[in-house]
Amino acid sequence: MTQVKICGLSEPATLDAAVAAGADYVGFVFFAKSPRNVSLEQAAALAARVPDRVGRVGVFVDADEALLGGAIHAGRLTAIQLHGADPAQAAAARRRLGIEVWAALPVATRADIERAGAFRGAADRLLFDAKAPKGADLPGGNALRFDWRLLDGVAMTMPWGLAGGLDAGNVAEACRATGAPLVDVSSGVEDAPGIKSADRIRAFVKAVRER
Ligand SMILES: O=C(O)c1ccccc1N[C@@H]1O[C@H](COP(=O)(O)O)[C@@H](O)[C@H]1O
Repeated sequence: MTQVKICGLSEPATLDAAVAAGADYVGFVFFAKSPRNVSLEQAAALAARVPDRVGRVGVFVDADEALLGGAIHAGRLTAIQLHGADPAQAAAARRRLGIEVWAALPVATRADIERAGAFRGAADRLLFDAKAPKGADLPGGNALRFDWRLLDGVAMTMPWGLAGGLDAGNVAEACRATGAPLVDVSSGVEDAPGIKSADRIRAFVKAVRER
């Protein structure tokens, strides 16, 4: 079964909606520039509402060790999703923190996909996400998708997931086209940047489950 991660949750009501809809993972963003950023206090309050069967993923951009450690504790995180990390940084974080590491791999060309092999043994999961345009404030969470055909014929040698510009209207096609074992969404279940919609979350999970 395709796993679903609903990312960028910052309010109890939409977090509860994601859990009730059957999300496998919920994500909390720890990046001050993001409209989805949560404080450690918010993360702790949100995480307390999440049953153990649902994974809790913290999203970080070039984060320092103090933030990572504080967030793992406050958010009862089961994994950290690193944006901007190279394989050596991912491996070092994994070793030091003893937590599952997801490495976000920004994709625009086939050459980007070919970087995937370097993360084998360094991260626990790769997340293929659309490369942000030059000068963008955020490396992810931009509602942009990449050309899924770039994944055609790629032999995946480690767990992976698909992110970037997914929504209830395109996720079934994305699953069919790529065979992704996990899909990850943030903007596509929002009414506006940072404002999650319980209806859109339910529609997204339903679209994945009923495809
Ligand atoms: O969502 C954010 O604000 C964010 C900030 C910094 C790094 C990553 C971020 N989001 C992640 O980007 C992908 C794709 O998001 P979208 O569905 O295209 O909006 C996803 O993994 C988010 O968790």
